Amino acid sequence: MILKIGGSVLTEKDGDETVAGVFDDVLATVAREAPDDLVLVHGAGSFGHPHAERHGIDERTASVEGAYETHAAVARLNRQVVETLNSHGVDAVPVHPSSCGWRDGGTRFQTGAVESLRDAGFLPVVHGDVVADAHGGASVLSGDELAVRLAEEDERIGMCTSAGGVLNEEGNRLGRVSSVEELTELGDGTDDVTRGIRGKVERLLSAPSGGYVFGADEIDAYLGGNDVGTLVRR
Ligand SMILES: Nc1ncnc2c1ncn2[C@@H]1O[C@H](COP(=O)(O)OP(=O)(O)OP(=O)(O)O)[C@@H](O)[C@H]1O
Ligand SMILES: C=C(C)CCOP(=O)(O)O
Repeated sequence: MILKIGGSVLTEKDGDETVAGVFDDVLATVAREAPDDLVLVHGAGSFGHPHAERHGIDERTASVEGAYETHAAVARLNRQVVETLNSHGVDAVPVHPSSCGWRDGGTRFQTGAVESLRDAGFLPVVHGDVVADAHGGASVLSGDELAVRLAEEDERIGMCTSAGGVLNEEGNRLGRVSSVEELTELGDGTDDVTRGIRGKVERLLSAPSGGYVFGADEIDAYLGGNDVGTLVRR
């Protein structure tokens, strides 16, 4: 099972490398409810996006300048995530995509470390990161893309965000989204370098079985195998 917890949940996105007030509670829930086959992915929030934006690095634009600075910031968040999970009794281990992912026209990611850790009883904790580009420099690889790539056939994918789902123009949560065209003005924002909710929906639509978008208070239900939030599926 794949769970991606967004930076909008774990951090104050407007702050400067600040974890959110719910940080400990959310990770305590994950530690308590995690099934044996869980892979946890987290986003960058206020740890990665400000650095990436300042240096003009996104999913398509590669740059050497700022690559390490951006990676180091997300790695600081990852360390806090892993240490908090372990303080709640889980054997969590970090996996940094900068060391096992790259781009060469397409996105490549060696899944061996994640699979071996999971099989050995650890909880692998992967994150949105900066990866090398074979054409030069480094670009951003989002946690959303990683979550979809790491899922094996028919594996459940869940993405937890502060909005609690995909919302319509009135701010009400949609039960299902089957195409990007269904996104309203609200979801049209290019509010960060990985294109916010639009990027997330596009990623989930690329997964054969789709996935769920839901809120932090539904993590336990998702981990328990229930249908939660917005189902995003072609
Ligand atoms: N129509 C919409 N439905 C849901 N969320 C929306 C919509 N329009 C804008 N948003 C914003 O998009 C956010 C989700 O995208 P974003 O990429 O910022 O989240 P994230 O994955 O938690 O962050 P990160 O990229 O740091 O991991 C929501 O928290 C919400 O504020
Ligand atoms: C900005 C960086 C380094 C990673 C972005 O990953 P995301 O927060 O999952 O979109």
